[in-house]
Amino acid sequence: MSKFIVRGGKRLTGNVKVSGAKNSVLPIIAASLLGEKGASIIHEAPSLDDVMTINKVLESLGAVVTYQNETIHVDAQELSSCEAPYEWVSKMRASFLVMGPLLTRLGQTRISLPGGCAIGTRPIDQHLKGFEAMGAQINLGQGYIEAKCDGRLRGTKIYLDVASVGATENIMMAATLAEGITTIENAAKEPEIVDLANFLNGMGAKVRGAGTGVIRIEGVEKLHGTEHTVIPDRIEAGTYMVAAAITGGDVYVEGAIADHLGPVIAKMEEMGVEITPDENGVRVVANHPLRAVDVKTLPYPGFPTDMQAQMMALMLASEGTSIITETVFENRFMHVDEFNLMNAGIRIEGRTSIVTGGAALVGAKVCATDLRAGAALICAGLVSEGTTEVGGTHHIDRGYVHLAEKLSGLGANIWRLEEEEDKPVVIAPAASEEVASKPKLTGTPVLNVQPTGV
Ligand SMILES: CC(=O)N[C@H]1[C@@H](OP(=O)(O)OP(=O)(O)OC[C@H]2O[C@@H](n3ccc(=O)[nH]c3=O)[C@H](O)[C@@H]2O)O[C@H](CO)[C@@H](O)[C@@H]1O
Ligand SMILES: C=C(OP(=O)(O)O)C(=O)O
Repeated sequence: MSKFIVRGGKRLTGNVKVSGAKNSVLPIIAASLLGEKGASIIHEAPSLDDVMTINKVLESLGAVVTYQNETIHVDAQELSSCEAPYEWVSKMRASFLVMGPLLTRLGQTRISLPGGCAIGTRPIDQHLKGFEAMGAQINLGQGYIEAKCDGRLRGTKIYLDVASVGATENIMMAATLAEGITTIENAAKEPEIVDLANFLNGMGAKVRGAGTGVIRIEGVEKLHGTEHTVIPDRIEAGTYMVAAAITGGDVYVEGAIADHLGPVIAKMEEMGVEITPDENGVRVVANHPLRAVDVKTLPYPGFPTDMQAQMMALMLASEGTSIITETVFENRFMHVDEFNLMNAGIRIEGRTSIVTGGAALVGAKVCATDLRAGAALICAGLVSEGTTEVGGTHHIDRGYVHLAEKLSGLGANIWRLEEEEDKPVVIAPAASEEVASKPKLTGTPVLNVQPTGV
């Protein structure tokens, strides 16, 4: 069991560099399965647990995958299996994105059902509706989905009942090798969809309209490997913007693309944060009391659900009452109970949370209920009195590269403890106390690990 330890009270300043986008690189790695000739090279692939998981999925299918210096090399010319096992899909829902590529390339696939997760039930009916409309026969049973088609999939018009990111991606990938033209209506418009379309087009696909509500894919006979650089992670960027603002800091978020962060920037500006974008990133300055705002999560270009928890942390540090309405996922307020352990006093009413700013936050032992919840609790810890311990680090590792290192590079008092299960660790004991055991430490600042009597 490992945890992040945060001591509040430091103003963040300096430069932080954003890594490649998790939500781009995962579908792009899945898409590399479509390359029947030559390998794909994917640059700016963040070293996240999710990336390692999807690489394992590809290896289990027979692809040869190497990862070095944030570059992934995928040779999928020879595939030996069409089955994505429970072992990997249960670890990460995005593994399900191999279904479209496998079905269209091999004519059959068997994938473990992804199931729900901490933020909701997360059905996959729209993915399956798309595949069926393209001529696939789908069978469900014993925790697996089997899909097959006679010959190639057939292009057709598919209207998505919800603008699902994953369904848009899965269907788009399946359509690249289908016979004829596929049109996806009410498609998701996220920047990650555009990044995937660019990757597919680099492989020889014919995808048009990505980033709009209607995507048109003309199927081709074969695709080949390509070289691609993943876009910067807008959610990681937004998280550092919140971390800067909550501490009244002055931080340059290098690599942040302001165009991808429209609603986050708009809401933070409404709160009184000064945001200055340039061609290489975004500068965030917050040196006066912040104002309350109301936020409703929506599909892109609306306010991202993946920034909801971090925004809630920022609202806690503002003056007045803010309201957050979560419309994308049915159960994405699990972090509220954890915030309340820090004296936040947030109330939930159905799909709305009422956040009264200005409460004096106090450090506590809390747990990341999902990866954004974890990041948000750390942001709150940055301005809490005393020490906050954030457990559930496996969630945070899914989506943040070197979080403690990046924040401590900005001056935050944060580090990570890797704790062996049978050896308890005493956090910040009184000066006279002995540390119960020596934990393995990673991250900086190591100096803070000394008993300080805080
Ligand atoms: C790896 C990745 O890119 N993950 C992102 C992706 O997840 P993901 O692709 O899973 O999210 P979706 O856009 O599919 O889900 C949005 C909503 O649609 C519903 N739905 C989805 C599919 C379906 O077949 N039927 C259905 O009803 C979901 O339950 C949810 O309520 O987009 C989410 C919404 O921006 C983000 O929070 C995730 O970080
Ligand atoms: C919910 C998220 O991711 P995933 O869809 O991979 O669970 C997220 O990135 O916040």
